[in-house]
Amino acid sequence: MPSASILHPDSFQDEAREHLLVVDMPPDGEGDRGTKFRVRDLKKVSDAGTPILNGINLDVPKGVILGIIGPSGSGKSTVLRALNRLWEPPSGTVFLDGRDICDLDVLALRRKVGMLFQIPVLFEGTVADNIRYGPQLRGKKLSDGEIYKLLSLADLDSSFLSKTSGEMSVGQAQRVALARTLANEPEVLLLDEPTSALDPISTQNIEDVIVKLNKKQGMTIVMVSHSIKQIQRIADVVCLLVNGEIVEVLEPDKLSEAKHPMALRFLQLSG
Ligand SMILES: Nc1ncnc2c1ncn2[C@@H]1O[C@H](COP(=O)(O)OP(=O)(O)OP(=O)(O)O)[C@@H](O)[C@H]1O
Repeated sequence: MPSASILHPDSFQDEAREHLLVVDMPPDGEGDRGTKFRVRDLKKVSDAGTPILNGINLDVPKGVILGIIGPSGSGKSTVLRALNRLWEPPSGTVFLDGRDICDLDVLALRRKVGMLFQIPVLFEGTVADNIRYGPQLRGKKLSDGEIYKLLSLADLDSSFLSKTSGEMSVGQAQRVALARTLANEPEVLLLDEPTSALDPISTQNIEDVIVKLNKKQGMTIVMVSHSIKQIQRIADVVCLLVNGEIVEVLEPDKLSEAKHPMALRFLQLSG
């Protein structure tokens, strides 16, 4: 059976514990899928000297949906943003497919590792302009057919092509932002609470798209969410972050087995 591991912080120093922290993934029939991201000893301290990340060690297996949950201010977005160099750690390393991401061209990295934020930000112009933008930067002109396909991947129909951002709801704009990210043919999607500003129907649309990209294209997805129910609906593995540390790594249906007191309190209050 294929297995994949997500490392607990201490296991970097104490390899002997590693076997305790292996999370068996559902069989996919393709053997060991390998590791997409390897994060080692990631630390961050605020200007005032307060620890923000306290030595994050994490392996993200290829082709999984990893959920990151935890109390506000625990460092979830900071971890996510380190994965495509929206900030660069003074201490620690992030490897993508075995390569230190600081050795990669930053634009090439961000094409491979697309990111979606809580509030969609669209460029001026039409939906088509937005979707064409990324490929154009690398000299590729998308055909109308390719744009339709991207729109349909993001669950939008062709009537959106000529719309501008002012003409769309937040949910529709988020799907356009997703189509624009997909135009870069990313291997990984980083999602920072992508549905927190959306109504339940738009949320479900986005969730469906995320699951489809993962199941049909094998895309690796790392998603921060405040909604435990959402994480349970779509993630394969869940990391619980408290005060800049990963305190639990669990399968979604085993979250109630969390032992860390703060994690337990967070889970209980989140219902
Ligand atoms: N640019 C920054 N300068 C200083 N402190 C920062 C900066 N960005 C974030 N922080 C601090 O780092 C900590 C972690 O922030 P982060 O946004 O990663 O948390 P989070 O878990 O994503 O929170 P939330 O769930 O509220 O979005 C917080 O205490 C925050 O105040």
